[in-house]
Amino acid sequence: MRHVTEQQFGPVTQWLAGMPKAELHLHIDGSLRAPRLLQLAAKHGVSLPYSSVEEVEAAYNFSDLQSFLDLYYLGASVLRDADDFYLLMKDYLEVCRVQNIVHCEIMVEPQTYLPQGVDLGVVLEGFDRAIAEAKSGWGQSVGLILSFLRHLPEAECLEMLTAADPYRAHFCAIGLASAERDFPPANFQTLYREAAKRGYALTAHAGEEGPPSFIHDALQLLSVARIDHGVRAIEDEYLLNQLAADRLPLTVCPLSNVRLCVYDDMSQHRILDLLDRGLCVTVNSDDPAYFGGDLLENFAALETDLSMSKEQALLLVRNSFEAAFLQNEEKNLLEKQLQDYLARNP
Ligand SMILES: Nc1ncnc2[nH]cnc12
Ligand SMILES: [Zn+2]
Repeated sequence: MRHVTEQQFGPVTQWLAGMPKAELHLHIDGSLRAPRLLQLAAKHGVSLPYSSVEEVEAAYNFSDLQSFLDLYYLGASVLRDADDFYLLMKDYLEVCRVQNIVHCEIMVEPQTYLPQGVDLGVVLEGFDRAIAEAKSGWGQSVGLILSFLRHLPEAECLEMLTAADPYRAHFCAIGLASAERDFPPANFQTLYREAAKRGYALTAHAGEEGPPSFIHDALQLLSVARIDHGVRAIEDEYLLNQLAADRLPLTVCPLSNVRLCVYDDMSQHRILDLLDRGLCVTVNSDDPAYFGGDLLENFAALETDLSMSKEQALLLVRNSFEAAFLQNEEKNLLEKQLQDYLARNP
């Protein structure tokens, strides 16, 4: 697997490297890298079909979303105790520190751990420890998104929503992930109504593999304030105009879209067209351990393959501040950090 190093970055990405940024679409299980995966599998005696980092990474060759999800859930099955979740979160927050991702919103999927008998309290105990260290260590800002698995029945999602009630303060929002095509937003209307009653902000994956009508339905039936992916909006002119007029954010994940064959290659990606049409699109890494790059590598791909300009890059960063599930005062602080950086690095 190729990891772009800083020396290989073009001038726009080098400028972005030190810039304060936000990442809004990151599955914490998707940040579990091969060495940590193998370490935890050995610790818990979980047998996996690979025994070296090279073998793990050779398996990351996907034909669609489902072929990825099969490996993703297998990988997450090695996470068993609070120390594992601590290490998982610590590893990702270290990436935030190195890449100047000053604010991140992280999807946590507790239903993934239920087959292993792991309770949400154990998960959050580990995450809390890592987040507290990053906050006190370098002022990291973190939001957690309680993300549901749409291949499971809505009744099970509702049970998890209730089980999460004692931990309500840990989460800023709910989300909806996993296999999209056969599991439309319409199936989850009660879940979203119940989450809204509890005061969660609302987001959902839509229009990644699923049709533009799923984006429309996530907006109309689930009342989401943000769409994860949403790239297939490009197929529906009316929807595009609506998303632009409402500044309804899309958390786009370029490397993910290529690795999961939504696009044949990065030159086909339409993110900059969406940006130029006035949509509030943002750049994110989705599952960086599986898709060959963190946030900065996603920006680097846009520079290399789509000739992203400095102006476009800055707009993408500002969009992520606008789209964050933060109070206005917190967004103003992010903008202030950005202004300070731009004064030093015009
Ligand atoms: N790209 C993706 N789409 C849907 N569910 C996911 N879970 C982790 N990554 C995902
Ligand atoms: Zn995702």
